[in-house]
Amino acid sequence: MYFGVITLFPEMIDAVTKFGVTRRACENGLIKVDCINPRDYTEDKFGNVDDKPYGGGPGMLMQVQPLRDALRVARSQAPKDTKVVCMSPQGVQLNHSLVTDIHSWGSVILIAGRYEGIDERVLQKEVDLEVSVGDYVLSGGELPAMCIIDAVSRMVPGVLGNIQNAQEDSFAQGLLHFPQYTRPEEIDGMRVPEVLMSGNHEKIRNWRLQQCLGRTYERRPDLLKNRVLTKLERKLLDEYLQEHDF
Ligand SMILES: c1cc(-c2cnc[nH]2)ccn1
Repeated sequence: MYFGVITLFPEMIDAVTKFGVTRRACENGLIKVDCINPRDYTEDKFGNVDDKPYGGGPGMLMQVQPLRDALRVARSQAPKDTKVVCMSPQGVQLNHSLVTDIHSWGSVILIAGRYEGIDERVLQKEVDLEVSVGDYVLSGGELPAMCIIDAVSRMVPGVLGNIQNAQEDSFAQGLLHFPQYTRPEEIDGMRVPEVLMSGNHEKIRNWRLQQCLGRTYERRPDLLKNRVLTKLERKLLDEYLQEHDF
């Protein structure tokens, strides 16, 4: 999987290339992350990449020319026809389905804007998709870009090793994850649920599915709205709701 990142702060991207499973993925050649800095492509002798917004208003905007030229370099380094995604609060919400789509592309160029945003003409002419990681404004697009790099990389075969993370399974099913416990069995008067120490794998599987369904019902009912429950799922959820006095 190829990631090209257009960013004024390439050092920030070290957070994914120099730590954890994504670092190992880079070292193993399973993913490649290239950073291209628009400041290296300014035609302005002062190295400016931003300017005031027409029509007035606070802050500065990233100008077309440095971004367009940085994108040209990024495209030259990326596989042919790599899609361009701009990280933006005006974008579509990132979710498991979109992460899966981006993984299926095999490569992506991510624009991590700074300042108050980027000139609309870049979005019109160069960008295939705007993506948001939530309804809030950040100081730049680098953290959202790294969310995409991390989430998409985890889908690349070999990145998670041969232990498929159950976290993936639950979100793949459109449910929140079940609660997890590790040693000790009891701490501060709180015990691990007995079923998890029963050794009964069917009971454990059903308990976990019930917890996924119950938690999703409580915290993200929107995820259940369009979900057709199986008979077992309906039974488990009804039990959960009774036990929790819903
Ligand atoms: C994606 C990008 C952003 C963002 C980019 N620049 C300021 N905020 C916020 C949320 N999701």
